[in-house]
Amino acid sequence: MAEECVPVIRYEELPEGPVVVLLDQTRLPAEEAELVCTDVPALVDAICSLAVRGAPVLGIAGGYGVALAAARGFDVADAAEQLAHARPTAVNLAYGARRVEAAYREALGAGRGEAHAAAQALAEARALHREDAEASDRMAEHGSALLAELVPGGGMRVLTHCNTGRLVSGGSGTALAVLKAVHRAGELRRLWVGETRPLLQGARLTAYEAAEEGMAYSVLADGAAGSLFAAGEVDAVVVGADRIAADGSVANKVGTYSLAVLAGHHGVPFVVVAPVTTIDLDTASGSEIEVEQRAVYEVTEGPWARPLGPGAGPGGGPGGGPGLGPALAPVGAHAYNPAFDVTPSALVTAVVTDEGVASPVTPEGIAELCSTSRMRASRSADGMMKS
Ligand SMILES: CSC[C@@H](O)[C@@H](O)C(=O)COP(=O)(O)O
Repeated sequence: MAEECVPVIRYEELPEGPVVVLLDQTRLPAEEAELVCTDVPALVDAICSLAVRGAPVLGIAGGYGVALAAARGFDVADAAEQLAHARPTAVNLAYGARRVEAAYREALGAGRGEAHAAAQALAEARALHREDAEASDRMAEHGSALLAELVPGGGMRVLTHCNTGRLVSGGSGTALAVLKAVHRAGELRRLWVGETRPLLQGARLTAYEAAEEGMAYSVLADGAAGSLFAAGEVDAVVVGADRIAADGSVANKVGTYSLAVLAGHHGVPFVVVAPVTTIDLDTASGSEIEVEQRAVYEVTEGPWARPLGPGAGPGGGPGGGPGLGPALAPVGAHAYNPAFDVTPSALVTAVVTDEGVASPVTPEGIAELCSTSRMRASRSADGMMKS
């Protein structure tokens, strides 16, 4: 099914020069429009406005962005820096940018010139893209096997949050890839899709992917989750992650922590699915994870709003005006708009990755997931994870 879809991201070498082409996720589900980025500032804008979003594909975007800078003769170190810092929470973004920058620098150091180094940078970005697609398949395999154990008898009703499918990945995704596998095995009775205020990645994007897959799904307002648990309608919660700290704390889309508390209270398994590239062993604990604070107008005007002028960007002033969206709150209303929250490992039943499963979620289990040869190889470049 995904084969017929507009690709989420691609690098193209056009006669007029290379470009990074994105499926513009701000316009979904209404239309499948593409956004063509010819330079790094355009790609950084696309990342900040969430035209491309979700941890794994942000890593791919970071990698292609550095390759684009190299191919167009821009300052590669500056490009990697801009991309790595475009958004702070999803560790994959810095990982992708730094990994491709390291490949470029290594090739340049070998003395075969700029063109060769640019070609090596692109090859590394393409490898990252391919590896991410393969990781989706392995997560789907590990995660669906785990769910079959956690929810015996099949016919499961699973609640998810935000969007974690093909739109966040080089392949079929993370948490939603697992749920697509469960669906294809005929074991998914209902997918509960949290709308995910304020930008509605659940209602706009997960529902769009669930419809593509022919899954039985229902969108619910975030505030309705509690009564859904109370009614006994949730057999498992399966979500993604933007960064997993060494202690197993999970940063994910805001609202995830509330779902974990509800799951714990109701004795429902709470499963996190992410590639090992989302684990950040350099971040010791959840309290060290930087949580992105976004513009007030996203809450006061909603996802239809567009940034316009000073104060409209992340951390901007009172809303009800700058984004040109319908008023959801009085003009001048203040808002609290963290993009993510952090769930402690004690509330997480299992972390599923492409390298296996950690359950219970302990620092040792998390370290073990990262100890494979693939991880050692992909993280060998100096200083790649830290900018
Ligand atoms: C697969 S990334 C983890 C997701 O659950 C979610 O937090 C996410 O998509 C990231 O949020 P976004 O702000 O849309 O980039």
